[in-house]
Amino acid sequence: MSFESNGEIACCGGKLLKLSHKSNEIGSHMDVNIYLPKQYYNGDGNPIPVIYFLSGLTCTPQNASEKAFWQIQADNYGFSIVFPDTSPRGDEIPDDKDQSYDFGLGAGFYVDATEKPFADHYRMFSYIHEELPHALDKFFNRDAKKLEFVHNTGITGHSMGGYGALTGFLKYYGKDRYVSCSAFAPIVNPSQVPWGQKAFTGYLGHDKELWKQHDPSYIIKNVDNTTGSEILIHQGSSDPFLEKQLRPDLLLEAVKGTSWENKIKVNVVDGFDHSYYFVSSFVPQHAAFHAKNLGLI
Ligand SMILES: N[C@@H](CCC(=O)N[C@@H](CSC=O)C(=O)NCC(=O)O)C(=O)O
Repeated sequence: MSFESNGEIACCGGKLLKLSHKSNEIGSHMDVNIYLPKQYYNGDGNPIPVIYFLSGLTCTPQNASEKAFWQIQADNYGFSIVFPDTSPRGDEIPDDKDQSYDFGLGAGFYVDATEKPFADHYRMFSYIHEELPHALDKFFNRDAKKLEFVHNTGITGHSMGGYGALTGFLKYYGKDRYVSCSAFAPIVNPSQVPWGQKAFTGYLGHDKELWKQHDPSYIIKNVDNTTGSEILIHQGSSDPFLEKQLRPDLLLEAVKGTSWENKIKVNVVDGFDHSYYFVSSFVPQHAAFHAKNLGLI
Protein backbone atom coordinates (compact mmCIF):
# COMPACT_ATOMS: atom_id res chain seq x y z
CA MET A 1 0.00 0.00 0.00
CA SER A 2 1.54 3.22 -1.08
CA PHE A 3 0.83 6.85 -0.28
CA GLU A 4 1.17 9.75 -2.67
CA SER A 5 2.37 13.10 -1.42
CA ASN A 6 0.18 16.15 -1.95
CA GLY A 7 2.59 18.38 -0.11
CA GLU A 8 4.96 18.61 2.81
CA ILE A 9 4.74 21.70 4.99
CA ALA A 10 7.27 22.80 7.59
CA CYS A 11 5.34 23.42 10.79
CA CYS A 12 6.57 24.05 14.35
CA GLY A 13 9.65 21.84 14.67
CA GLY A 14 8.47 19.11 12.30
CA LYS A 15 6.48 18.62 9.12
CA LEU A 16 2.84 18.21 8.14
CA LEU A 17 2.57 15.65 5.34
CA LYS A 18 -0.51 15.76 3.13
CA LEU A 19 -0.99 12.26 1.73
CA SER A 20 -3.50 10.30 -0.27
CA HIS A 21 -3.85 6.60 -0.95
CA LYS A 22 -6.11 4.07 -2.60
CA SER A 23 -8.22 2.46 0.09
CA ASN A 24 -9.54 -1.05 -0.47
CA GLU A 25 -12.16 -0.66 2.27
CA ILE A 26 -13.49 2.60 0.84
CA GLY A 27 -12.97 1.69 -2.81
CA SER A 28 -11.57 5.09 -3.73
CA HIS A 29 -8.78 7.47 -2.84
CA MET A 30 -8.61 8.86 0.69
CA ASP A 31 -6.73 11.91 1.89
CA VAL A 32 -4.95 11.86 5.23
CA ASN A 33 -2.61 14.32 6.93
CA ILE A 34 0.10 13.35 9.37
CA TYR A 35 2.24 15.56 11.54
CA LEU A 36 5.74 14.22 12.15
CA PRO A 37 7.15 15.99 15.22
CA LYS A 38 10.67 17.26 15.60
CA GLN A 39 11.63 14.02 17.42
CA TYR A 40 10.97 12.11 14.17
CA TYR A 41 13.79 14.02 12.57
CA ASN A 42 16.18 14.58 15.51
CA GLY A 43 15.08 12.08 18.15
CA ASP A 44 16.78 9.17 19.86
CA GLY A 45 15.37 6.62 17.42
CA ASN A 46 12.74 5.22 19.82
CA PRO A 47 9.40 4.60 18.06
CA ILE A 48 7.14 7.64 18.26
CA PRO A 49 3.57 7.04 19.52
CA VAL A 50 0.69 8.15 17.32
CA ILE A 51 -2.56 9.89 18.23
CA TYR A 52 -5.50 9.73 15.82
CA PHE A 53 -7.68 12.86 15.65
CA LEU A 54 -11.12 12.15 14.15
CA SER A 55 -12.81 15.27 12.87
CA GLY A 56 -16.46 16.26 12.86
CA LEU A 57 -19.21 16.85 10.32
CA THR A 58 -18.15 18.75 7.18
CA CYS A 59 -14.43 18.37 7.88
CA THR A 60 -11.58 17.24 5.68
CA PRO A 61 -8.11 16.50 7.08
CA GLN A 62 -7.32 20.20 6.72
CA ASN A 63 -9.67 21.63 9.39
CA ALA A 64 -7.91 20.21 12.42
CA SER A 65 -4.46 20.41 10.81
CA GLU A 66 -4.95 24.15 10.39
CA LYS A 67 -7.04 25.09 13.42
CA ALA A 68 -6.55 22.69 16.33
CA PHE A 69 -2.88 23.52 17.04
CA TRP A 70 -1.90 19.92 17.87
CA GLN A 71 1.49 20.32 16.23
CA ILE A 72 3.16 22.36 18.96
CA GLN A 73 1.95 19.83 21.54
CA ALA A 74 3.25 16.97 19.42
CA ASP A 75 6.69 18.56 19.53
CA ASN A 76 6.39 19.22 23.29
CA TYR A 77 5.78 15.56 24.12
CA GLY A 78 7.12 13.66 21.11
CA PHE A 79 4.03 12.13 19.53
CA SER A 80 2.82 12.11 15.95
CA ILE A 81 -0.75 12.97 15.00
CA VAL A 82 -2.84 11.56 12.17
CA PHE A 83 -5.78 13.54 10.73
CA PRO A 84 -7.96 11.22 8.58
CA ASP A 85 -10.85 12.33 6.38
CA THR A 86 -14.46 12.04 7.54
CA SER A 87 -15.95 10.14 4.59
CA PRO A 88 -15.28 8.73 1.16
CA ARG A 89 -14.96 11.41 -1.54
CA GLY A 90 -15.39 11.54 -5.30
CA ASP A 91 -17.97 11.78 -8.06
CA GLU A 92 -18.82 8.08 -7.77
CA ILE A 93 -19.53 8.28 -4.01
CA PRO A 94 -23.22 8.48 -3.05
CA ASP A 95 -24.19 11.54 -1.02
CA ASP A 96 -27.22 12.51 1.02
CA LYS A 97 -30.24 12.95 -1.25
CA ASP A 98 -30.58 16.55 -0.07
CA GLN A 99 -26.83 17.10 0.09
CA SER A 100 -27.16 18.08 3.73
CA TYR A 101 -24.08 18.60 5.89
CA ASP A 102 -24.90 15.87 8.41
CA PHE A 103 -25.05 12.76 6.20
CA GLY A 104 -23.04 11.43 3.27
CA LEU A 105 -19.98 13.32 2.09
CA GLY A 106 -18.09 14.77 5.06
CA ALA A 107 -20.29 12.80 7.44
CA GLY A 108 -19.29 9.13 7.28
CA PHE A 109 -19.90 8.75 11.02
CA TYR A 110 -17.05 6.25 11.41
CA VAL A 111 -19.32 3.21 10.88
CA ASP A 112 -19.32 0.45 8.26
CA ALA A 113 -22.57 1.03 6.37
CA THR A 114 -24.78 -1.95 5.69
CA GLU A 115 -27.47 -0.11 3.71
CA LYS A 116 -27.52 0.55 -0.02
CA PRO A 117 -26.25 2.63 -1.74
CA PHE A 118 -23.73 3.44 1.04
CA ALA A 119 -22.47 -0.04 1.96
CA ASP A 120 -19.93 -0.26 -0.88
CA HIS A 121 -17.93 2.83 0.07
CA TYR A 122 -18.87 4.05 3.53
CA ARG A 123 -16.69 1.62 5.49
CA MET A 124 -15.17 4.19 7.79
CA PHE A 125 -14.89 1.98 10.90
CA SER A 126 -12.76 -0.63 9.14
CA TYR A 127 -10.85 2.07 7.32
CA ILE A 128 -9.96 4.11 10.43
CA HIS A 129 -9.24 1.27 12.82
CA GLU A 130 -7.75 -1.37 10.52
CA GLU A 131 -6.75 -0.38 7.03
CA LEU A 132 -5.31 3.06 7.69
CA PRO A 133 -3.10 2.18 10.72
CA HIS A 134 -1.69 -0.90 8.99
CA ALA A 135 -1.14 0.97 5.71
CA LEU A 136 0.71 3.78 7.52
CA ASP A 137 2.74 1.23 9.46
CA LYS A 138 3.86 -0.49 6.26
CA PHE A 139 4.65 2.77 4.52
CA PHE A 140 6.56 4.57 7.28
CA ASN A 141 8.20 1.60 8.99
CA ARG A 142 9.65 -0.16 5.94
CA ASP A 143 13.23 -0.06 7.20
CA ALA A 144 12.90 0.47 10.95
CA LYS A 145 10.11 0.95 13.49
CA LYS A 146 9.89 4.73 13.56
CA LEU A 147 6.24 5.34 14.43
CA GLU A 148 3.76 3.31 16.52
CA PHE A 149 0.65 3.33 14.34
CA VAL A 150 -0.98 0.14 15.60
CA HIS A 151 -0.09 -0.48 19.26
CA ASN A 152 0.21 1.94 22.19
CA THR A 153 -1.74 4.63 20.36
CA GLY A 154 -4.12 7.37 21.41
CA ILE A 155 -7.42 8.39 19.87
CA THR A 156 -9.42 11.58 20.15
CA GLY A 157 -11.85 13.59 18.09
CA HIS A 158 -14.37 16.37 17.86
CA SER A 159 -18.17 16.01 17.81
CA MET A 160 -18.91 13.22 15.27
CA GLY A 161 -15.18 12.46 15.58
CA GLY A 162 -15.48 12.34 19.37
CA TYR A 163 -18.17 9.74 18.85
CA GLY A 164 -15.79 7.85 16.54
CA ALA A 165 -12.97 8.01 19.07
CA LEU A 166 -15.10 6.75 21.97
CA THR A 167 -16.50 3.91 19.87
CA GLY A 168 -13.12 2.79 18.52
CA PHE A 169 -11.49 2.96 21.96
CA LEU A 170 -14.25 0.89 23.56
CA LYS A 171 -14.55 -1.67 20.76
CA TYR A 172 -10.78 -2.28 20.86
CA TYR A 173 -10.49 -2.09 24.64
CA GLY A 174 -8.03 -4.68 25.96
CA LYS A 175 -6.87 -5.54 22.43
CA ASP A 176 -3.52 -3.75 22.56
CA ARG A 177 -4.57 -0.86 20.34
CA TYR A 178 -5.65 2.39 21.97
CA VAL A 179 -4.24 3.07 25.41
CA SER A 180 -5.69 6.56 25.62
CA CYS A 181 -8.97 8.20 24.63
CA SER A 182 -10.32 11.72 24.87
CA ALA A 183 -12.99 13.74 23.10
CA PHE A 184 -14.04 17.33 22.40
CA ALA A 185 -17.80 17.89 22.52
CA PRO A 186 -18.54 14.31 21.43
CA ILE A 187 -21.88 12.85 20.36
CA VAL A 188 -22.03 10.26 23.16
CA ASN A 189 -25.38 8.57 22.58
CA PRO A 190 -26.10 8.71 18.82
CA SER A 191 -29.15 6.41 19.05
CA GLN A 192 -30.90 9.11 21.07
CA VAL A 193 -30.08 12.30 19.14
CA PRO A 194 -31.03 13.58 15.66
CA TRP A 195 -27.54 13.57 14.06
CA GLY A 196 -26.98 9.97 15.17
CA GLN A 197 -30.48 8.77 14.34
CA LYS A 198 -30.21 10.16 10.81
CA ALA A 199 -26.75 8.61 10.28
CA PHE A 200 -27.63 5.24 11.78
CA THR A 201 -30.89 4.99 9.79
CA GLY A 202 -29.11 5.82 6.54
CA TYR A 203 -25.98 3.73 7.07
CA LEU A 204 -27.28 0.87 9.27
CA GLY A 205 -31.03 0.69 8.66
CA HIS A 206 -33.91 0.73 11.11
CA ASP A 207 -32.90 -2.02 13.56
CA LYS A 208 -32.35 -0.14 16.82
CA GLU A 209 -30.83 -3.20 18.50
CA LEU A 210 -28.09 -3.07 15.85
CA TRP A 211 -27.58 0.64 16.54
CA LYS A 212 -26.63 -0.21 20.13
CA GLN A 213 -23.52 -2.05 18.85
CA HIS A 214 -22.35 1.30 17.48
CA ASP A 215 -23.36 3.51 20.37
CA PRO A 216 -20.74 4.24 23.08
CA SER A 217 -23.40 4.72 25.75
CA TYR A 218 -24.49 1.09 25.22
CA ILE A 219 -21.12 -0.44 24.28
CA ILE A 220 -19.50 0.82 27.47
CA LYS A 221 -21.88 -1.16 29.66
CA ASN A 222 -20.35 -4.39 28.29
CA VAL A 223 -16.71 -3.34 28.49
CA ASP A 224 -14.92 -4.06 31.76
CA ASN A 225 -12.55 -1.24 32.69
CA THR A 226 -9.84 -3.64 33.78
CA THR A 227 -6.97 -1.15 33.91
CA GLY A 228 -8.68 1.84 35.49
CA SER A 229 -8.70 3.82 32.23
CA GLU A 230 -9.97 7.36 32.31
CA ILE A 231 -11.60 9.18 29.39
CA LEU A 232 -11.15 12.95 29.18
CA ILE A 233 -13.96 15.04 27.69
CA HIS A 234 -14.29 18.79 27.28
CA GLN A 235 -17.61 20.39 26.45
CA GLY A 236 -18.40 24.08 25.93
CA SER A 237 -21.37 25.39 27.94
CA SER A 238 -22.39 27.70 25.06
CA ASP A 239 -22.19 25.00 22.40
CA PRO A 240 -25.37 25.33 20.30
CA PHE A 241 -25.44 21.53 19.82
CA LEU A 242 -25.10 20.64 23.50
CA GLU A 243 -28.73 20.04 24.43
CA LYS A 244 -29.97 18.45 21.22
CA GLN A 245 -27.05 16.46 19.81
CA LEU A 246 -24.19 15.97 22.26
CA ARG A 247 -25.67 15.29 25.72
CA PRO A 248 -22.58 14.20 27.72
CA ASP A 249 -24.97 13.65 30.65
CA LEU A 250 -26.31 10.56 28.87
CA LEU A 251 -22.89 8.89 28.94
CA LEU A 252 -22.45 9.72 32.62
CA GLU A 253 -25.87 8.26 33.30
CA ALA A 254 -25.03 5.13 31.27
CA VAL A 255 -21.90 4.33 33.29
CA LYS A 256 -23.52 4.61 36.70
CA GLY A 257 -22.86 1.39 38.60
CA THR A 258 -20.30 0.17 36.05
CA SER A 259 -16.51 -0.02 36.19
CA TRP A 260 -16.44 3.29 34.27
CA GLU A 261 -18.28 5.28 36.94
CA ASN A 262 -16.12 8.28 37.95
CA LYS A 263 -13.66 7.40 35.16
CA ILE A 264 -15.19 9.69 32.58
CA LYS A 265 -14.11 13.23 33.27
CA VAL A 266 -16.53 15.64 31.62
CA ASN A 267 -15.22 19.19 31.93
CA VAL A 268 -17.94 21.67 31.04
CA VAL A 269 -16.10 24.84 30.18
CA ASP A 270 -17.95 28.10 30.62
CA GLY A 271 -18.75 30.17 27.55
CA PHE A 272 -17.08 27.99 24.91
CA ASP A 273 -18.91 27.08 21.71
CA HIS A 274 -18.51 24.13 19.27
CA SER A 275 -15.85 25.65 17.05
CA TYR A 276 -12.13 25.09 16.69
CA TYR A 277 -11.65 28.10 19.00
CA PHE A 278 -13.00 25.73 21.66
CA VAL A 279 -11.07 22.67 20.44
CA SER A 280 -7.73 24.47 20.20
CA SER A 281 -8.18 25.99 23.68
CA PHE A 282 -8.22 22.54 25.27
CA VAL A 283 -5.82 20.66 23.00
CA PRO A 284 -2.96 21.34 25.48
CA GLN A 285 -4.84 19.53 28.25
CA HIS A 286 -5.70 16.61 25.97
CA ALA A 287 -2.12 16.43 24.73
CA ALA A 288 -0.82 16.16 28.31
CA PHE A 289 -3.44 13.50 29.11
CA HIS A 290 -2.44 11.38 26.09
CA ALA A 291 1.29 11.94 26.66
CA LYS A 292 0.92 10.54 30.18
CA ASN A 293 -1.06 7.51 29.01
CA LEU A 294 1.40 6.88 26.19
CA GLY A 295 4.32 6.88 28.64
CA LEU A 296 5.86 10.08 27.30
CA ILE A 297 5.83 11.87 30.66
N1 LIG B 1 -24.04 23.59 9.80
C1 LIG B 1 -22.78 23.77 10.40
C2 LIG B 1 -22.48 22.57 11.23
C3 LIG B 1 -21.21 21.88 10.96
C4 LIG B 1 -20.25 21.94 12.11
O1 LIG B 1 -20.38 22.67 13.07
N2 LIG B 1 -19.24 21.11 11.98
C5 LIG B 1 -18.25 21.00 13.02
C6 LIG B 1 -18.31 19.61 13.56
S1 LIG B 1 -19.97 19.26 14.10
C7 LIG B 1 -19.99 17.65 14.57
O2 LIG B 1 -19.51 16.73 14.06
C8 LIG B 1 -16.91 21.34 12.43
O3 LIG B 1 -15.89 20.85 12.88
N3 LIG B 1 -16.91 22.20 11.41
C9 LIG B 1 -15.72 22.56 10.67
C10 LIG B 1 -14.93 23.70 11.24
O4 LIG B 1 -13.83 23.94 10.73
O5 LIG B 1 -15.36 24.34 12.23
C11 LIG B 1 -21.79 24.13 9.33
O6 LIG B 1 -21.90 23.60 8.22
O7 LIG B 1 -20.90 24.93 9.62
